[in-house]
Amino acid sequence: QRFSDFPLSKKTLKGLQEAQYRLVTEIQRQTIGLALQGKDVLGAAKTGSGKTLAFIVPALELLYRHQWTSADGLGVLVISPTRELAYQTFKVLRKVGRNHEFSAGLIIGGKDLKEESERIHNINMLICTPGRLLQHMDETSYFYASDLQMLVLDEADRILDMGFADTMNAIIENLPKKRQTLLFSATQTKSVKDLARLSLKDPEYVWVHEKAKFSTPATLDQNYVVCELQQKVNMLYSFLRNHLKKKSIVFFASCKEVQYLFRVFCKLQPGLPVLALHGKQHQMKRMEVYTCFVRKKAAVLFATDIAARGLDFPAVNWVIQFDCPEDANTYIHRVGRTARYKEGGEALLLLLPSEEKGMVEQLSQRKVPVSEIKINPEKITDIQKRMQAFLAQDQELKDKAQRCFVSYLRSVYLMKNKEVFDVFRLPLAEYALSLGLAMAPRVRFLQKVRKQLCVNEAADGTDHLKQTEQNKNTLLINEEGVEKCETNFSGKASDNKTKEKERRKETEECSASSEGAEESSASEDELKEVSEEEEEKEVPVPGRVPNPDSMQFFEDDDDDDDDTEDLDLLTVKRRNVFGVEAKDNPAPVSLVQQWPPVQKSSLMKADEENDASGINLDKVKEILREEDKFDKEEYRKKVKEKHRVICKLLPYYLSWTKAEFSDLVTYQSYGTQLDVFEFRDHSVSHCENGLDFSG
Ligand SMILES: Nc1ncnc2c1ncn2[C@@H]1O[C@H](COP(=O)(O)OP(=O)(O)OP(=O)(O)O)[C@@H](O)[C@H]1O
Repeated sequence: QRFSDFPLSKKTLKGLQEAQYRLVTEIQRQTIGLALQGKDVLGAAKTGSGKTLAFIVPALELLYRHQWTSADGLGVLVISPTRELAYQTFKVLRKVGRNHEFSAGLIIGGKDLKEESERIHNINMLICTPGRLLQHMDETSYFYASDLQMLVLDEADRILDMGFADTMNAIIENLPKKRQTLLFSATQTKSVKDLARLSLKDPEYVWVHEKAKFSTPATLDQNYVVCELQQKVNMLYSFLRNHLKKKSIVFFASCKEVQYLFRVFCKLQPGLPVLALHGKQHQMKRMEVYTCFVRKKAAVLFATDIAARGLDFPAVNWVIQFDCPEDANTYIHRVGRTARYKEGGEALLLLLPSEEKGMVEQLSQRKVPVSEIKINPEKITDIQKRMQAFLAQDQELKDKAQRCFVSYLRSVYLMKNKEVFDVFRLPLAEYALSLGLAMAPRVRFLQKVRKQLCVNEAADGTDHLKQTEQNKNTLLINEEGVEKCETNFSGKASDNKTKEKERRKETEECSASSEGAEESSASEDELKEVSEEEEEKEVPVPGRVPNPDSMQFFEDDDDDDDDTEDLDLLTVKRRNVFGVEAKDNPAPVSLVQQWPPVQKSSLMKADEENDASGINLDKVKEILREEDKFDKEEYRKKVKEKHRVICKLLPYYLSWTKAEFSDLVTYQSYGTQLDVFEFRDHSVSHCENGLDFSG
């Protein structure tokens, strides 16, 4: 079925055609018709199946049919869990809706609330993150949603996982009852159903892959390897050395692991570009990394779960889960970054022996077809000595390694599922060595927990105690910053709420990734991270280099490992994961270039800025600068006009309160900071907040 088979307006069809969208995907086929009839829809479909267009098309049509104008205010509200996803959705909306006259805005925090408030009343289609939206509902007097026609909850499962359930309830209470609601999710959880009960009326359930044998794309090849904790870094290095022409994302449990291993891998020079994406980076840096990775044909991105959901990176060949995901849903979202829209992809999960049983069971219950593969340990390159040498010369890197160590343990400790995650079964001394540390840092929270266990679980906690005893001699060096983890560990999930909070903090997905309100009051830690970011400039890695085409990342790798000479060295029993290039893909480059097959050729010719595969920051900046110039002039005129009025009203000033007067001053100063841009070429206006392109 084609988009043109639906009764769509010419303007929408033209936008779709211009963006090279012609044939509908299954979720689009099943939901667009229902949504056009005005029904509430709960849509669930696998990752990468095209859910974004499934709500953008009906949203545009709804306003078109109501002959909505800018004077009618907010007509469509789309709530996305993260800034990145909101921005990505906004890009698709701009592309497909370019022939309509509605205004569209992106409200994702990171800037002054008041600046946003001044623009919000002009917007017809608003894409936002939940916390910031609620803040506007509470504090912005111009924010009216009383005529809202459609509410879209995108990635509802992720919104709820990030702890926004209460925020969502409060938002929904503030919205008119008479509206259409579309809710999309890649996974069906109980909390998504609860949210659906609250926000949808007699919904049509569209669960595209409900009867499917598997809950992940058929084109995704999924395997897992059981390996000891101390072998994981070696394993990753060996993997990368054998996939120099591939694009991979490696998921880690915590931000500090990403930071350390990113640094150390840059030094190790595996032979392909290494990038890092995590929530402690500034928004602008995150956008740069995103764009850089999108443009690369071969690269590896080290990431936390910030990159796990919704983000549409093109042509990713491999998803490696370096650390075991929290649960099967997280697994599904992570692997969903590859094998998108009919493309193929490979996923490799590294599991510790203690994690294997519980995780594999969970995956099979969720209909995830994952098979074990064995890797010959003798064929793995040992990089421990090289890492030790780096750390011996670089105190800062050593500090990072120590933080990485503690951070990983804390992430394991804070995981809910104690059958899979057991911090006491980890070989701490060996793990420390594998990171290049001479000995394991002292981990205070583990010491406290151990003490607590001695007191509380003398009777039934013998297993844990034994394990703890084994690890006792490895808890040596002091490590700050972990005392916050309280000691009420019981070996079960009794204190889930506190741990959940801690865990969220640890993976820094929630606050750092979404909500500007929290970002504006940056903690000391965050500030430190930022300064660390600055220092990273010195490392010859892609982070801050604006033109990816001019970048060469370790292409001249001449380290003495000769493991690229024979890609078949790393032979596995069932199949050859590490030698896949030599065997499976005689022309790996063309595989990368195929994506997306229909769009590629014409997009090459088209305006690069409209490329579905990424954001051309340079071009965006240029456009924004030009438009900013124009808007500033317009605004200055307005300010002049305002002055004229003020002069007339001067006599009344004397009776003003101090607050009113300071409001006036602030208002005038906005003349130089205006951030609303009219996209005059296609009549869609853009209220850009949070992504500071001017820098
Ligand atoms: N009808 C279509 N024709 C061609 N390409 C499409 C079509 N629909 C979607 N795509 C492409 O498929 C990719 C995945 O789409 P989208 O991001 O909407 O998936 P999703 O279901 O939201 O995934 P996730 O659950 O991971 O967020 C995008 O690159 C998009 O451009």
